[in-house]
Amino acid sequence: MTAVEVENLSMSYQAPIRKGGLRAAFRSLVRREYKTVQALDDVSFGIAPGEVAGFIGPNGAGKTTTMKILSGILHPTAGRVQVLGSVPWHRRSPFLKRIAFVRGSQPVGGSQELTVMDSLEYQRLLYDVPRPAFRSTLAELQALLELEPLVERQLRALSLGERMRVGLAMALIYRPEVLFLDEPTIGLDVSAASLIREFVREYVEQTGATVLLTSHYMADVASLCPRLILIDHGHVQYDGPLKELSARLSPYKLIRISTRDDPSAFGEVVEKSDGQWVLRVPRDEVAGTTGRLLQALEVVDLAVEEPPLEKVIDQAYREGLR
Ligand SMILES: Nc1ncnc2c1ncn2[C@@H]1O[C@H](COP(=O)(O)OP(=O)(O)OP(=O)(O)O)[C@@H](O)[C@H]1O
Repeated sequence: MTAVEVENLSMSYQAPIRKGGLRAAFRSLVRREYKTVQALDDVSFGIAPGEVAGFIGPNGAGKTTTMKILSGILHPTAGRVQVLGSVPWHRRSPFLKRIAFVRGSQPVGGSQELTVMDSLEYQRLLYDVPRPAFRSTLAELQALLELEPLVERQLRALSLGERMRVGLAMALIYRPEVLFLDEPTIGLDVSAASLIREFVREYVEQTGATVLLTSHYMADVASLCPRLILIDHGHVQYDGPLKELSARLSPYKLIRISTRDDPSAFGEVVEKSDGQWVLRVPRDEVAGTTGRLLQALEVVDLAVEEPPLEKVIDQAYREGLR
């Protein structure tokens, strides 16, 4: 059983174009010209119930387009999609009550004059949430998202971080089983982003929800997503464990050691400060080198690390996957 099933999905947009200048502007009023933009080209993947998958790729790769299709906002040009056994773009009400699509760039829609509590009440009516369930879910969300001080405030008076917390509460008040989270931490400071991450983790643990998450912040991906789907120019470039991507792209690991001796004979020194060293060592030599280091030097502390995820992903974007 898969919660999300995507087969040979393609999507092209007709984007209006016109040359610069006044004359071209007038001409475009009479006859518009369009260019086809292939946003997705033969994309396939599946997500199991309860799985949290990171969906990453450079700007314009096709992530938001995919999420819009999966949540029923867009109709694709070709392909087959099933989310919880339904075709999303049929937009059947029972289906829409089981999923949520939250965008960090616009977390709360609707009337900005309403208070947070009124907006949550509105969601309760819209999604037909029984009052007792509403009350208990609200209590949980209030605690996890620190909503207490916000409930009487108008939506338009919320800061970016507060809007995201409220946006998540509005999307989750009906306890959806599948979450599409598009850049949930965009623009947030370090502690606000970490609160959101912690919240997503708790929600998944408590409810067993399935999550597809896009983010340009590798901290989100590294801490939440054991699995990564990497998309570029509308094609899936990689789909598998986060760890394997590092192994595939970087033939090295890092040995971080604390010693008063000089370990530079054991590997390439990439960092050095105050008795702390970081050595770059070929993956298949890590065990041997570690053993020799411990024998030859007076080592206070030693840890073997994967290269930073930012570097691995940057390399994947720039050079592609071999
Ligand atoms: N409404 C639209 N009309 C025309 N082209 C569009 C439209 N929406 C998206 N595109 C194009 O489709 C491609 C994929 O866009 P999409 O927004 O899915 O990328 P993304 O991976 O979410 O990017 P980002 O990380 O910048 O948010 C881009 O080339 C984009 O310009």
